Amino acid sequence: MSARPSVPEPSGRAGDTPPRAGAPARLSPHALLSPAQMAAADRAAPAAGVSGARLMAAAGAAVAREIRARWTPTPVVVLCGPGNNGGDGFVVARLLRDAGWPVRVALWGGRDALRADAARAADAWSGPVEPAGSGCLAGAGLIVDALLGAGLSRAPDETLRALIHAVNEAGAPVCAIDVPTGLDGADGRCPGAAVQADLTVTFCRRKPGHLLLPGRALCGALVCADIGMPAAALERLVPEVHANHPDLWSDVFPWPRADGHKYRRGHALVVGGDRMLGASRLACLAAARIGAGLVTLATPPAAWAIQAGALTSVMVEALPPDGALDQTLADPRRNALLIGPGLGRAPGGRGQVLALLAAGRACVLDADALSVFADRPAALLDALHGRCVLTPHEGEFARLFNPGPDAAGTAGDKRHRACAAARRGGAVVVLKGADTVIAAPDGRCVINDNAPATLATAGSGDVLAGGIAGLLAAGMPPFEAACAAVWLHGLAAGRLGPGLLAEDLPGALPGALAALAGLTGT
Ligand SMILES: NC(=O)C1=CN([C@@H]2O[C@H](COP(=O)(O)OP(=O)(O)OC[C@H]3O[C@@H](n4cnc5c(N)ncnc54)[C@H](OP(=O)(O)O)[C@@H]3O)[C@@H](O)[C@H]2O)[C@@H](O)CC1
Ligand SMILES: [K+]
Repeated sequence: MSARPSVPEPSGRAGDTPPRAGAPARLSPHALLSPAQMAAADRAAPAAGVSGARLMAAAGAAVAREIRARWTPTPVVVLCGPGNNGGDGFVVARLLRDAGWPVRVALWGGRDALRADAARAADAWSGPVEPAGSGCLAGAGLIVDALLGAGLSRAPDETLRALIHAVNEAGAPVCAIDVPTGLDGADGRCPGAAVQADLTVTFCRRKPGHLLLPGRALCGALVCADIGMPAAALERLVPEVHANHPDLWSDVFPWPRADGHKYRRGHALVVGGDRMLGASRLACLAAARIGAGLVTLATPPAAWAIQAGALTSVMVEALPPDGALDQTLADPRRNALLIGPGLGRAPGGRGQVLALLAAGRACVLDADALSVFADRPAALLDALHGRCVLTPHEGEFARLFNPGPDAAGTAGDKRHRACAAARRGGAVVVLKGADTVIAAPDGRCVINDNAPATLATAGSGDVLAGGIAGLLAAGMPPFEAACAAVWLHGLAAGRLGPGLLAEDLPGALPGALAALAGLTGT
């Protein structure tokens, strides 16, 4: 077998071309469509001049092409289900056999259940069709999962679960068509059991379930193939969520201007605590590296000497013993505020958070700045305003948004929980994780997919919070600043590779910024 699939590569390219006069607007390549939206596009395609059969032929051809690009000929078992996903499987089987691969087809369900395009694709397969069961996988060098597509209508029943387990235990690589069977393309969840794929080939646009965990991990490498879906079939779709990409925010990225001045690039104020001093330093360095013109760390007097000795370009000032912030906030040029990294749970923390919020400036709340409100979330949520960004991980999120039966973020998948929380707080919510979701109170939502596993390390959240504060200081709007900082954070980590420590990240930001500049032609 040749090299295994490795790099996820959505087919969408950066930079949409503007539509010609009279032509339908082009849906962003970063739009994530729900299975229901994709099905609507499917239904609309014939009226726009592209038949379902043509789409199925293109889908099957794309899957066969991706398989042949990754594996050398090997005995293939194509598992086909009762719908159009199964129809795609029959097309793949025919194309691989025509290319000289040994191919067997196993059908889950009766031949009579196949309808329309899927039935015609099955008719075009002239080889034998076995019943799908664990026995049919013997000798497979590659399994093609064409059992179910993205619109999982219910949890797999016992027989399907047994088949899924057999696929996962067969020891052969798996190429899933559209989604690994059992994964819900809408939300990345798998109620029951799901195929673990090495490669997933989806069509037209990705779905949220391809990016959200556990779905992302089940897909293996992800390819989104262009199958010639007509733009007119997509024009009525309003995507609710996008994959994070500079196309979404590069137009407001605050690159330093030739006629610039450090105060024009903003002044980030980080309020630190007297424990975990490194956390606030990481945040300060990230804020400075990502674009703030000045950064000040306001610190309890006991920590001043240590912090001042450890920082050079970042200014360090001592707060009064009671932690009052009026003096440090007196300078209105301190236009972006951050509190949380290294704050600790000391009693004065709540008052400091509320004082920063009362200043009405752009403000990032992270870590303990959120947790100190665990017993009275409403006191925080009611004080938030539209220029706030909250950066909870799942634990901090649960403490704020899940404390009671009428809580904002209790139910649903990660995307819906983040969106509900952003609406409740009237602020941007960055719900962190390997599949970070960024949600705005106006309903915009982005899922990030460039974070390597190495980012799960102490201090990386402090760097992210500082990065967002730095971009806010430099003038970026809150939602875009959050998306950009999350993306740069992931890129910087990816460039560092294994062995990453959080203290490496601020130093890796210039390289990530240079890559961003190259990508956006800045
Ligand atoms: N979009 C595009 O651009 C293109 C899409 N194409 C392809 O079409 C695929 C979507 O096709 P599709 O709508 O027929 O869905 P698919 O999953 O094959 O079958 C549905 C059947 O499964 C059943 N079923 C569901 N859950 C079940 C469960 N848990 N356990 C048991 N059964 C379950 C469900 O049963 P029901 O709920 O109706 O009882 C129904 O009978 C898509 O994934 C892609 O591969 C390309 O061909 C062309 C371009
Ligand atoms: K599938």
